[in-house]
Amino acid sequence: MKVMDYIINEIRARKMHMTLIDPAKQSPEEAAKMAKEAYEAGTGAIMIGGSTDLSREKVDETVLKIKEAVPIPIILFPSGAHVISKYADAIYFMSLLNSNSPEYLIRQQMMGAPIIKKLGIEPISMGYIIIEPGMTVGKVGKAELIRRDKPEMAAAYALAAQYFGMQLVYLEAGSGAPEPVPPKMVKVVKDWIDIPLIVGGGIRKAEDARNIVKAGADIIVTGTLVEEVEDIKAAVSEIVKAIKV
Ligand SMILES: CC(C)=CCC/C(C)=C/CC/C(C)=C/CC/C(C)=C/COP(=O)(O)OP(=O)(O)O
Ligand SMILES: O=P(O)(O)OC[C@@H](O)CO
Ligand SMILES: [Mg+2]
Repeated sequence: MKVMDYIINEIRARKMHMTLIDPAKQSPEEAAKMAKEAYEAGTGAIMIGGSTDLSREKVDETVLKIKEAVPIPIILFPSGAHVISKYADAIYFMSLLNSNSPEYLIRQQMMGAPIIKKLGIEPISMGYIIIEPGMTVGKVGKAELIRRDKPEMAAAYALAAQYFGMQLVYLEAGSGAPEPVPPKMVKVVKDWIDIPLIVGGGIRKAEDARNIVKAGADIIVTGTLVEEVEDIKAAVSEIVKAIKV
């Protein structure tokens, strides 16, 4: 089954949680252990990516180890065409819609497209929109950050993504953001679009996760959480339970 079909089936039944693992931050073995605990806690897919400091070799090794450890899809969340691993099940074929640089709007995608075709990875097109504070990825991606009090601006970008025929929209506050995307903004965006909505960045508390899915997010992503907590299974379980609304 295609990964996108799996995602659509999942979100038809329930809200979904995905775990982001940055291969730069630990060994492939440790990454696999983290993925396994998150899977056992109910995460629905593993996303692989980091905004800086990544090599294809490290991504390959990490994907391979995670693949041995969990049966759920492994989806690349690429910072550029240089990290495309042939071992992944799918790749978010994303454009950073509010970037000021053609590099992240279309150039990395132009360089990545032939690689993806050759390797036979499933591309899942996604409009990626970065909201304040944006953190590292906001800077690296040269994003003109969406103000937290301008939900209509985020919604307009999201609708543009839908009209481009993109399959998903991702609202990103930035990895490790002190506050996640405001639920009010999630609601306005969801009201404007018909395609599935992913929200990530700064989600640590079960309550925040619940408020974001209640506002209309179909999928929530946590990354930093699994890097920081001692008991990954307990922490992810709490989030997964909280989004059963
Ligand atoms: C589709 C292809 C081939 C490329 C897309 C290239 C684009 C648009 C990239 C967007 C900008 C960018 C640098 C995205 C990185 C996404 C990402 C993995 C962010 C967060 O990762 P973390 O590792 O948690 O970030 P930190 O390193 O900041 O913690
Ligand atoms: O690391 P956190 O803050 O959970 O963010 C996850 C993801 O949205 C980053 O791209
Ligand atoms: Mg991070």
